[in-house]
Amino acid sequence: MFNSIKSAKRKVITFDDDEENISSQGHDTQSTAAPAEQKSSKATKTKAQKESESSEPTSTAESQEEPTPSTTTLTKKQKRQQQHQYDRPKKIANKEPTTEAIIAKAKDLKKHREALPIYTARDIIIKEVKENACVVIVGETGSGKTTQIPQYLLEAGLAAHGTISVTQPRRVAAINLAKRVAEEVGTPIGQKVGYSIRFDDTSSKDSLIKYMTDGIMLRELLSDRLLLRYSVIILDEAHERTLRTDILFGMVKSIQKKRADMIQAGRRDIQPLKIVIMSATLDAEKFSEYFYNAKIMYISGRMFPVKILNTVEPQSDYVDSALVTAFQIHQDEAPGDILIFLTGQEEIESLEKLIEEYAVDLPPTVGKLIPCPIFAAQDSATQQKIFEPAPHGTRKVILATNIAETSITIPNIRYVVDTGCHKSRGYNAKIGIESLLVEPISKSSARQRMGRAGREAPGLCFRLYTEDSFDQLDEDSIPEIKRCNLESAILSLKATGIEDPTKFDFMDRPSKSGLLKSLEHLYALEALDDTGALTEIGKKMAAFPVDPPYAKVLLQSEKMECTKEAIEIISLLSVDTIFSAPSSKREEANEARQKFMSLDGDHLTLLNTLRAYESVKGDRDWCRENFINSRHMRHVMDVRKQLIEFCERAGMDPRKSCGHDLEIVLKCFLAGFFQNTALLQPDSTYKSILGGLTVSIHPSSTLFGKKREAIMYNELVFTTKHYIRGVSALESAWLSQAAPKYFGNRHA
Ligand SMILES: Nc1ncnc2c1ncn2[C@@H]1O[C@H](COP(=O)(O)OP(=O)(O)OP(=O)(O)O)[C@@H](O)[C@H]1O
Repeated sequence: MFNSIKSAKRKVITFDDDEENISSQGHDTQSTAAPAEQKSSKATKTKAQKESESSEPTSTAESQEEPTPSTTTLTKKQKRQQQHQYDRPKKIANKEPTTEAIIAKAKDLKKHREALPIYTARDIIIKEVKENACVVIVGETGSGKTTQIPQYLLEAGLAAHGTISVTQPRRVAAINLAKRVAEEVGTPIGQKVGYSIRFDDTSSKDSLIKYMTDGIMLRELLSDRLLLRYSVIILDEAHERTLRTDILFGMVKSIQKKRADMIQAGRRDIQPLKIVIMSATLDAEKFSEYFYNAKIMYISGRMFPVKILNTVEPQSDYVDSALVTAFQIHQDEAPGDILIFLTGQEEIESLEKLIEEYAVDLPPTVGKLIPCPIFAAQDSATQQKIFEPAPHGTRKVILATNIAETSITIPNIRYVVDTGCHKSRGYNAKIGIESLLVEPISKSSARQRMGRAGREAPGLCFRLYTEDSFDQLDEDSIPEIKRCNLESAILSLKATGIEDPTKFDFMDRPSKSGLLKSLEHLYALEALDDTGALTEIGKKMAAFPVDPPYAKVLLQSEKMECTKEAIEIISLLSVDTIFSAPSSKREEANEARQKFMSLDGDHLTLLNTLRAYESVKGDRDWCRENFINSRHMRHVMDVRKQLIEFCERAGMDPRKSCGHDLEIVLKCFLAGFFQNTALLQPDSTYKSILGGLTVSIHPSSTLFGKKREAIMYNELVFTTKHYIRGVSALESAWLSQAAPKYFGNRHA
């Protein structure tokens, strides 16, 4: 089948073409495939994965946006042409549409709106929301919940006393839903319909519908404890059960009660708050019970059917299988773009390179296949690229993590390739270690992924696992609150007046040990006092849009007079890596990096790189020559700008610099990261001070293979072993100075 594809990849994947396997109306009761075999996929890595975990010094994220020569046979010119062709539609898309064009588009979309399955339930939805304080709405993916319900409520006058807010777990969804709904409403984005995500707020005081991330809503709670600017809060994708959404459940529930009590007590200036919970899973009873036995409404049907195809055999290497399937689709199937779900940035970037490599050998009669990556570490502007149309005669293949799994409609996607895996974050509260493991997805995720193929036309979903495997998947994944670090959440709760987070009305209670561990760490960071009350430092920390240890570093930097450097390093750490290291050029990339290398480790190496980048004014050629990812650097500069503004608002001087005395910067970071420290052992390994774990410096670190008496790190993640990233050298004497409370009763 793949005559034109290199012989090593001449392989065909057989899918189970079961006609009955079409999911369209009502819920997906199919017995589709599941990755039981992919439980073992932790052990079966692709070549690219193995390479990235090899002990050679390499960056963890090998992203490269410029036409960096690689192992492919594409010439630089060909790559540039690809890049150019792909960039072209953006200019068109960026043109501001005229008012007439906006109105005409809204008229056009009206027909589409009325054809959505949810339209027949419009009146009853309005009636139920008007009559009830809380409503749970369950609808199949694509039925129209997220785009239509806010508009129905707006049309019914429910925005008369406040904005209708719709929370989303992901910023890419918040942006694109707002854009779409603004089009349907017929006003430019930022007027009637806006969005608000961290570092980007297009909403205005006139916005009647506002899409926002759940994190932004939590932040708004700090300044508006009763969320008085909102009349309706729609918590979307409730089934995802992210940590923030779970916290919001409890917060909005108590706010609704407080507002009702105030009204009862005669406060005529207060309006009631309506809560709508939207979920794509049938298991809505739990939400209903939690929200005082709220009414559940089921909306059946979706726009278009999606046919599910499972592999007949388990696949041992899903990246390889995804590659083959993408080319099978490209050669055999009708036009339409492809969306492949993978587990993370490295996997995405290695598949991107493979697709580019093999696409060169496609016969001239077959159009180009253009890979287009999307993952969380990208900045929003880069993420938006997946929504741009592919040039005529070509096919786009989007390589995504589960960031593209829910809520979004990517135009022209007809084919979904589901590897059945994702990276799942776990947290061991006892020792305070996070883990990031490739694991099988849940059935509910598999359905969401499939749903991306049937948004604009009938689609096909290729599951790279067997039907039996699907049957063995869990129905839903475990709520994040039960498996992640709770510090940020607890700080938010405390800052919004919840004095005892252990008594908070959680829908699913986190483990007691997890809660206590977080409280203990916040106390060590001086965010809480001996009685567990929020300190002044804690209040300030909660207002920063970064995790508590970073917020502590920023506050400490004021005392140590190195705020400029602290802001810069935190911005640099906000992307996965600023370095690019294509596998074919690893040696050259490492050599280039030596120029910026600080013997003290990664923090100061990053700072040196930023200084050099600024000295050439971010020149792209310089970035390419020095294997710096200029796209990520631009994002770093953007975050820096935002952090400067935050510091100014907090009354700090963001320009305060320690000059050449950079040791002070490391001491400053230690004030936030004293728990992330390890000491060199006689056998040359490092043992973490917290938990006594043997930890390994990640190959991407400048201190990889080096011995220092004590080290500090930003991240400790268990993948194949306990890896630490963002590592710098310390003197052990600094430890007790950095956190006397913490090290007082421990041996440092
Ligand atoms: N940005 C967009 N471009 C084109 N069509 C869109 C866009 N957003 C939504 N649609 C259309 O509207 C339909 C309903 O989308 P909506 O997001 O409201 O569904 P949903 O029920 O909330 O799905 P999900 O559970 O996946 O979020 C889609 O199937 C698609 O046809």
